[in-house]
Order: sequence, then C-alpha cells, then structure tokens
Amino acid sequence: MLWDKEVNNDFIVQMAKGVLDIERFKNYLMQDYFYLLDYLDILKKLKNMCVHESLTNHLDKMINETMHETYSVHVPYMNRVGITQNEIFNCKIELVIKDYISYIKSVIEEHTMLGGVIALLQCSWGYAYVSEKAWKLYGNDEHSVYKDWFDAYSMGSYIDANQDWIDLINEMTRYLDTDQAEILCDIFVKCAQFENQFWNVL
Ligand SMILES: Cc1ncc(CO)c(N)n1
Repeated sequence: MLWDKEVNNDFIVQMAKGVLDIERFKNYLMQDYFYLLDYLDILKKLKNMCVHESLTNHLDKMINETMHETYSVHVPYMNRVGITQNEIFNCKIELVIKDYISYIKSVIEEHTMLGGVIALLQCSWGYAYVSEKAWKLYGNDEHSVYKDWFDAYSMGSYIDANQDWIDLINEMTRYLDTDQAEILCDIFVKCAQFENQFWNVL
C-alpha cells in the first residue's frame, strides 16, 4: 500500500530513528511550509464555495487545525532548528510540491469540490497513518529533535478532525454511482503517489 511505502521511506525511517541529517530536515520543513500555505489557501477557497453549514463548520475546523500545524508546529520547529529568514527567501520550491498543489487545484476545477475535499483528506489522514506507524516500527529515541513531528500528527485533535472529515465524506458520498466513486478513488491514490514522490526528493 502507498501509505506503507511512505512509512518505510528512507527519510521517514531515519527521522523516526532520530538519525536524519538535520540539513535534510530543514529543507523538508521549508518545503512543507510552502505546501501548507497553499493548502490553507485551498481550504479557504473551498470554504467560500460552501453553502452547507456542516461542511462550512468542518472546513473551519480544518483551517484552524492547519493554522495550528503551520504556526504552532512548523514555525516554532523552523526556529528551533535555526532556519533563517534568508534561507526561506532563497529556498527553491521542489517541483513535486508545485505539481502536487496544481493537481489539487485542478481537481477542484475539473472534478468538483468533492474531489478537492477527498484530495485534502488524503493529506491529513495519510500523515496521521504514516507518523503513528513509523514511530511504532522505528521510533527509538524519545529525546530526538524529530519526536515532536511524530507527536504532532498522532495527537488526539488531529485524529479527531480526520475522523470528522471521514464521517462527513461518507455522508456526502452515500449515493454516488460507481463511476463517480472510481474518480474519487483515483484522486486519493494520485495524492498518495505525490506524497511518496515528495519524500523521495527530500
Ligand atoms: C506534503 C504534506 N502532506 C500532508 C501534510 C499534512 O497536512 C503536510 N503537512 N505535508
């Protein structure tokens, strides 16, 4: 399965073992910071398309969750490992991040909003799966600088927000025909492939 491929990706394994080269991690944090800024924009755009209160409320929750991830997890982490403003200004965004974001945007344009919601669910559900399983399999250093990364994505509020999202999507997709369901499954898989490509280039 694609998520297990991520769990066993060299970058993730080294991070869990606490032996990853810090420069590689710094690059990841910067790349992912740019990703998260776009991800937030996409969530806000989806929210603006909403007319249903339950989905609006949920997207609000996801926006809050992602703001927390960006500004209370990523940014302090970036400061902690000594990333300078100059490094951020001069950071060249990896092609896979640009392609991944363009893909999610094109899904919203071409396959409706539901496709976009599915794409975004893959991101956060996948991170929860990968962080929890990789720590179980390879985590061995409670004091490693990378431990907080695993904790951030395994914590209760992150898992709960994902579960709410899954429940909501189950509700929204109850009456889909198989062709539509297949399109959504393909979007989910394509996003998991992008995640693997991202870990591979780091
Ligand atoms: C690339 C990527 N996918 C998913 C997440 C989780 O939001 C993230 N921070 N970065």
